Amino acid sequence: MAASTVRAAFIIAALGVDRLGFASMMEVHHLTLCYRDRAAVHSLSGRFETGSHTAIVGPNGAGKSTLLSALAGIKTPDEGHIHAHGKVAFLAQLSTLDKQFPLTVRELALAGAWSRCGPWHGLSKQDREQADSALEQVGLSDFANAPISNLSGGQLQRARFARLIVEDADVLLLDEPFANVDSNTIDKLLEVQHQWHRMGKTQITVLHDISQVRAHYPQTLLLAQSAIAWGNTPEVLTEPLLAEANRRAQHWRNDAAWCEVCE
Ligand SMILES: Nc1ncnc2c1ncn2[C@@H]1O[C@H](COP(=O)(O)OP(=O)(O)OP(=O)(O)O)[C@@H](O)[C@H]1O
Repeated sequence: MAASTVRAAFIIAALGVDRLGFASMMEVHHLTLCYRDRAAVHSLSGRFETGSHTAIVGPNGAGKSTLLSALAGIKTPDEGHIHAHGKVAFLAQLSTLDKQFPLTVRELALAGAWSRCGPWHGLSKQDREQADSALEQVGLSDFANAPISNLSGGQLQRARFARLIVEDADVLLLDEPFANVDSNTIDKLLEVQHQWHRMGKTQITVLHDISQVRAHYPQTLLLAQSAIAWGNTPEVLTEPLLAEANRRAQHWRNDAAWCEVCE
């Protein structure tokens, strides 16, 4: 083997392939996720390619949040499996955060560095500079020393995005990041997502606003317990496929199917 090939292999091993951007993707195989004897997600297979920017859409109860929590490693598959390559960061729905937690806005942004250094190690000057730059990027520099309890819902979401910027993961999972957020904040956070896209990060975002998805997300998974369609957004978000997702939702609302795997 040529010396240059050995050297390249050594660098790849030392840095990890994910850092080089070869494999920060997520793949699911026959994934079934249950609550008691009902499947929220049933036999889903597919792949979120490295650097893809995918929206997950579907009617209420389609299994979108359940899928995201399984991709984040919070919910265990009842059947099938998930292959995740690269460091994964998860932004849960805003309503899950306790605003009374005694943290300043800067400390919340700095929490993104804990995944690198662990909670018991000191934060470096570089971490602090990164947190300040992330707060500037989301337009929150003036609030850096304020307690998070002083923030509005939209400002808090900006601070949580600053945490994600500092975390610098390869795969980002975002559950309804724009719910109850005004249009200025949505524009700012979409800008951050576009920048992550240019950086080659893999993003998977649960959304409800179909026009937003058409405008900003190149790939879409249309979910209604299983995949109705998964691919390029214009081919997925067609009237017949959206109608099919709604038809399935009507069916499980009227007659939720018992699932053999979940039993
Ligand atoms: N903790 C839970 N216990 C029992 N059933 C649950 C639980 N969480 C979700 N479910 C059920 O699983 C199904 C999928 O829920 P999920 O929250 O994943 O859907 P969703 O597509 O994110 O919905 P929405 O658009 O309303 O947020 C629903 O039928 C829901 O009632």
